[in-house]
Amino acid sequence: MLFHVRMNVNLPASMPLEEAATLKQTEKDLAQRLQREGKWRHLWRIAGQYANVSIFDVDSVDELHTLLTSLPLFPYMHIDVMPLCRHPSSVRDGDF
Ligand SMILES: O=C(O)C[C@H]1C=CC(=O)O1
Repeated sequence: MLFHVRMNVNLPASMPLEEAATLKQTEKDLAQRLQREGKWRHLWRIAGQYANVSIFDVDSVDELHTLLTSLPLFPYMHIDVMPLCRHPSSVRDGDF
């Protein structure tokens, strides 16, 4: 199942820089592991924003929820999820 996910990150200004740096590194390590595993298929920065657009390929809504809520930055993100299905006019075979 494919999901379009938008994540807007909003770290509190009061967060110590070192704590923020550790959180970002832990997030990066997990994000890269999930990409290598094929779960996090696309990760794009939205230009000019501390936000991303991602495509997740997971087995269920529950798996997506578990994955998103396990992200170290989850407490500081606003997340919007859109489930995707195949467009009848698409020329792709579903593997993108
Ligand atoms: O930077 C972000 O967009 C938030 C988050 C998503 C991947 C990652 O490494 O951090």
